[in-house]
Amino acid sequence: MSVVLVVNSGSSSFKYQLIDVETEQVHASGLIERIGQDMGAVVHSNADGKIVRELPITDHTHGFTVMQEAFATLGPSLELFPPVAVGHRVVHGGKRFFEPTLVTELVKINIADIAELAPLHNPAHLQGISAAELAFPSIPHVVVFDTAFHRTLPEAAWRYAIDRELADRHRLRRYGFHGTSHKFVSEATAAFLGRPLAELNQIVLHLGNGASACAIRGGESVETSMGLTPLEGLVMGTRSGDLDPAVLFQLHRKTHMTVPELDDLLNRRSGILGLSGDGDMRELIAHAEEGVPAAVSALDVYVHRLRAYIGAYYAQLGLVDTIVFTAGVGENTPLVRERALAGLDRLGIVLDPERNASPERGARVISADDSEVTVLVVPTNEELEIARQTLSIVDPGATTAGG
Ligand SMILES: Nc1ncnc2c1ncn2[C@@H]1O[C@H](COP(=O)(O)OP(=O)(O)O)[C@@H](O)[C@H]1O
Ligand SMILES: CC(=O)OP(=O)(O)O
Ligand SMILES: [Mg+2]
Repeated sequence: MSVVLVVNSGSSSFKYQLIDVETEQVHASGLIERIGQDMGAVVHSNADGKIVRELPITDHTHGFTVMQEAFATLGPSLELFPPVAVGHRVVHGGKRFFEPTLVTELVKINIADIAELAPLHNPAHLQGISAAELAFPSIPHVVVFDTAFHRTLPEAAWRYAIDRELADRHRLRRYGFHGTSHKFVSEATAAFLGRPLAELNQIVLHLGNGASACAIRGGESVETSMGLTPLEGLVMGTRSGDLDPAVLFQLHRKTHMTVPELDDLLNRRSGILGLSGDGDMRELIAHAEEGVPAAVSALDVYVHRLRAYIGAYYAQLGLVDTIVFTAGVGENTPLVRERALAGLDRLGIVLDPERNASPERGARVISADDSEVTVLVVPTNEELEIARQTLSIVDPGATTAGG
């Protein structure tokens, strides 16, 4: 059997998918949310339908019981499709974890040790892992890290230009995130084009709520826009991305905001939300099209930063074969893609307006036939990648459709 339960847990919610890695079929997927609040909710879907239920969910352990009940109610039965392992997304692996790893007590202690570098993500993952272990005590649990794919970053890319000794003592460096997505999408792009991954120089733009760019040479990450934490780089839904660190000193001097308040400001109340009130790209574009000045400006800032990164990564790679858009915004927003690449024909980048505007789903080329750089939209599938990597260590002999 090659069925894996994939879990992506946050502090008050978790998402799950039951995936057959061999056939790439998703047997069921769902979301448990508002854990610990007065009223929680479960949404569970399979090929036959969907259930939505509201009920108080006390903690993650209770959440897994609710999930198991949803499987029992709507199906499929976990007895008929028993997962051979649970694969957990973990955002930060620090310098310790570069491979999918079997969960042990020591591994959990190490993830907790790195938690200070990913306060939004790692503590929540640990809650999810412990609860899942109670719910599925007899199968292995595996952690797959967002940082792992960026193990190949050269020192020039990962090192911050600050006091070397201080930086090394406190593990202050750029780690990079969304690696599971950048790996999946760059491999899927090579497969789609029928070209060897080893020969391609790619720029992958993962534009979701969190957003990051990655320069990939021959399948290896050589530069990426997120840093010590998933805050650096592009403008995101609620995160600022790059800014002069002196903004923080000045805010502290002027408003006496504390470190937790500044953290909240930059991670949760900035980005397109902070600029316009719209954290969701669909709403931002609707308001920009109506001419709401803050929305127009927010979209300008978003696109301006994106273009700057594309230019920078073009220069880092020297020669670019593909530019690939992925995740919620990247896959669904022709306007952002068009504005990100407009007027770059001297760099060999020419979009085909009709291909770009097409609502088609699935991997597709959106550049013109005479564009030297092939521009594509390739849907990401982090859950499938986590399931593959999980199976690869619990059953190294298993075959998978994607490699
Ligand atoms: N059809 C769509 N058109 C425009 N934007 C979309 C569409 N679907 C999703 N998005 C945008 O994608 C973003 C969420 O991306 P997603 O990859 O789902 O996020 P997450 O990082 O939470 O996984 C939101 O800004 C949302 O507005
Ligand atoms: C690392 C990160 O930013 O993840 P997400 O996009 O899921 O928030
Ligand atoms: Mg995502």
